[in-house]
Amino acid sequence: TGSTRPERILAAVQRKATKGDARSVVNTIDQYCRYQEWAMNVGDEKGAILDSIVCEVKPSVMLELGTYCGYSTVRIASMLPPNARLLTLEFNPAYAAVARQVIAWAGVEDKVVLIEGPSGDWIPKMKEEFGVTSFDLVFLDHWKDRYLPDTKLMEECGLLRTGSILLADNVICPGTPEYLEYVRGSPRYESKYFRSHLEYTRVEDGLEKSVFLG
Ligand SMILES: O=C(CSCCNC(=O)c1cc(-c2ccc(F)cc2)cc(O)c1O)c1ccc(O)c(O)c1
Ligand SMILES: [Mg+2]
Repeated sequence: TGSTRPERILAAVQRKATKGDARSVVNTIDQYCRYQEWAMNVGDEKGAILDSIVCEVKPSVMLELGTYCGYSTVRIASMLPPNARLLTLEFNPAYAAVARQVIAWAGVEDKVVLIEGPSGDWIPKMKEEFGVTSFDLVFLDHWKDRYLPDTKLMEECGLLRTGSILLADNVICPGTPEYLEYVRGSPRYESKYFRSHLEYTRVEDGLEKSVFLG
């Protein structure tokens, strides 16, 4: 049996990126996915928007839904201060196995807690299992039809506080219509669309930033 795409991305990182240098890992993955084979990382263009929002929010406790190969995990963790924590949730064990190694190669493992399993199961356990009070920033990048149910679940579990920010990838492509309708229509959120492109392509996509008003 041949290798999988995530395994080939990991091989490129271990071959070309400087160990312990998060930016080198990010650049290597972008290079590989732009010129060798496309993969569903948030990418360099939307990644720059993600960076600016992480920089603005300076989260102490952050949640990422959808780790995949760990590209955005490394991108975010490299911008967090030492005592900040990034919890990242991945359903697919094969993706998680690759992500652990990418995160380690980048040298950001001390800031990252990678959790394996379904978001619907883990979100209600965040407080008791990981001592989370609430999330300062949540990056939604997992199954697109889970954005809305998981947002409602985070509200119900008291994981969002006044000022918590949701940042959602792929709101145009593949698209998250029910989620967009909810955050744009709800008086409990202040939403803003950041127009961009689907990673490594000219197809329109964007990020939706929604502030929870409590
Ligand atoms: O894929 C999953 C679900 S998690 C990944 C969610 N992310 C996406 O689906 C995602 C998709 C696209 C995208 C894909 C094809 C296009 F033509 C255009 C866009 C872009 C993104 O930025 C994304 O984040 C999963 C598969 C099998 C399992 O066995 C499992 O466990 C999980
Ligand atoms: Mg995405």
